[in-house]
This record gives sequence, structure tokens and C-alpha cells, in this order.
Amino acid sequence: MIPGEFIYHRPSSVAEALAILASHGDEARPLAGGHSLIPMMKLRMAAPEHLIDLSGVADLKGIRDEGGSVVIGAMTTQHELIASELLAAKLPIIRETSLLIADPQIRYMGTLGGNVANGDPGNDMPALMQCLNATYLAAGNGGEREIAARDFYEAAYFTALAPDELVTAIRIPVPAAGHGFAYEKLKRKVGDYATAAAAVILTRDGSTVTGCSIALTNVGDTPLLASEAAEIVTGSGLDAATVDRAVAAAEAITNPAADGRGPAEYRTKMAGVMVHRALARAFERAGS
Ligand SMILES: Cc1cc2nc3c(=O)[nH]c(=O)nc-3n(C[C@H](O)[C@H](O)[C@H](O)COP(=O)(O)OP(=O)(O)OC[C@H]3O[C@@H](n4cnc5c(N)ncnc54)[C@H](O)[C@@H]3O)c2cc1C
Repeated sequence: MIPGEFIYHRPSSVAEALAILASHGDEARPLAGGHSLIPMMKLRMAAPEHLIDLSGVADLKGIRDEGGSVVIGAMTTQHELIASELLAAKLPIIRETSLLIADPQIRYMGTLGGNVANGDPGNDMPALMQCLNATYLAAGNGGEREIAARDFYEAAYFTALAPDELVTAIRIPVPAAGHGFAYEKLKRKVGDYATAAAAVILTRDGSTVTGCSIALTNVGDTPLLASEAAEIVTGSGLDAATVDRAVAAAEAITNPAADGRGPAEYRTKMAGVMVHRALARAFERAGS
């Protein structure tokens, strides 16, 4: 399958990229790693007349330590996330999640910005960013603004980003030292999107959970923040009855599609299983 014709642009700055976006409106699309957009173009489900390749914009690359938070440029690849010592030390769940995305070839090209901006409910990073309470930094012709990952996703492939805006970076608050974490993903085979997945960040004091955040991938039109489930486990000793209640609360917010990954009821149950496993692993990993 061959994409339709398009004009290729390769800006070297954010300002230049925004000017091209402004002059072509809906006919233009940013191109990051291309591993979501190019397949859509080959299927003719997307047919932009202008492709704005962001790979020459140096300002969109890199991972910065800002003390209480880490800022990751939108064009940072999944491979670079895996290789980062800073992330391994401060946000190890990002490495764990990245390693579960597709395969090495895709991770060499696929970017964090493209993964979160696409609005595909199957992508793993959006739920992780909601779990971590990340903020997306956006630049448009009207200026810059910040959008919480928890407010960004409106429906499948619909986000709060305006057509003339770019995600330039993602800011992630660093969880407390010694936090527990886990990203549990059920997939049919290596390289597949999640049947269901759950991200958990958790802190504990002795046997008591002192803080918890949970988010779900690919069991609704958007990533899902499981706030009630997280509240249920906070203050508990993660005993079996509490975990069962949290799992039920997480399952209750899902609304998965029935597809080749299974019927809706199965995917809802698997979301619960992923929450159960992620809670147990995060609790075990958390320093008390
Ligand atoms: C076989 C296969 C399996 C995959 N499996 C998984 C998986 O299991 N989990 C997963 O998370 N992903 C998976 N992916 C998707 C992969 O991770 C993509 O690379 C990623 O989702 C999109 O990133 P990209 O850099 O390739 O973006 P692109 O494909 O270049 O862009 C995606 C969309 O985002 C827009 N965009 C890109 N960058 C920006 C920006 N900075 N600002 C605003 N808009 C922007 C583009 O215009 C486009 O609409 C898979 C892909 C393939 C081909």
C-alpha cells in the first residue's frame, strides 16, 4: 500500500514548524517517528498534503533533570527512554513500560511525543503519563501552554491539542524516593498492543500504603485514571479484601471494544488482573 502524495517539510526550529502548520491548517500533520502516522497514510486513513518532519528540530530532543521533575523532549525515542540512566534512577516505570512497546525497530523510531499526541487508546504511554500526573508542554501560534495528561484525552484520536499546536515536551514530577512501581501488560504476542494494561505508582510506610496512583491502557476510548481504586488501597495494608474492592472499582470504569483481543467482558476482567498484579509488584518493590 502506498500513501497519497504529500509535500515534505523539514524545519529546524519549533518556530519554523509552527509557521508551516499555520500556513497549511488541517492539510498539514507533524511527523515524528512515523510508526503510527505512516501506516495510517498507507491505509489511506490519513492523507495529509503536507508532512512536517520534526526530526531536524534539536530543541525537541533530550531528557533534562529539573530537580523535582524530569522534562523529556517530544522527539525523544522510546529507545532513548530505555537507555536513560536518569530515568532508570528517578522514573524506572518509564523504562519498564517502554520495553513492552512493540519491538526494538519500532522503539528506535517511535517517540514519546508521537505516542502521547496520537490519542490512540492502544498506546501505552498515555495511561502511564496519567498515572505519573505528567504535564504536556504545547506550543502554538498563539503561544505556549501546559495541559495535564489527565485532561488531554477526549475520545479515541481526539485530544485537547489544537491543530496548529505541537507537543514540545513532557514534564513528569518525580515520585518519592523508594516508591514502588509496575506496568503490567497483557498482549497476545511480542509487538502487539495491550489486551489490557495497568500502571501503578505506590508509596508505603511499613505495611501501609501511603499513596497510590493507577491508570489503565486500551480498555476504553481513552486512557483511564482509576482514582477510586487508588483511593481504596491508600491507607490499607493491601489485604486481599481491599485489593478485590480496588480491582472491582478499576473494572467498573472500563468500556473496552470487542475485537481480535477478545470480547469486552474478557478485556475488562484482564484489566482487573493487570491491576491486581501491578499493585502486588509495586507494593513489593516499594521501600518502607
Ligand atoms: C507494529 C506496531 C506495534 C506497535 N505497538 C505499540 C504498543 O504496543 N504500544 C504503544 O504504545 N505503541 C505501539 N506502536 C506505536 C509506536 O509506539 C508509535 O511509534 C507511536 O505511538 C507514535 O510515535 P511516533 O513517533 O512514531 O509518531 P508518528 O507516527 O510520527 O505520529 C503519530 C501522531 O502524532 C502526531 N504527532 C507526532 N509528534 C507530535 C508532536 N510533537 N506534537 C503534536 N503531534 C505530534 C502526528 O501528526 C500523528 O498524528 C506500535 C506501532 C507499530 C507499527
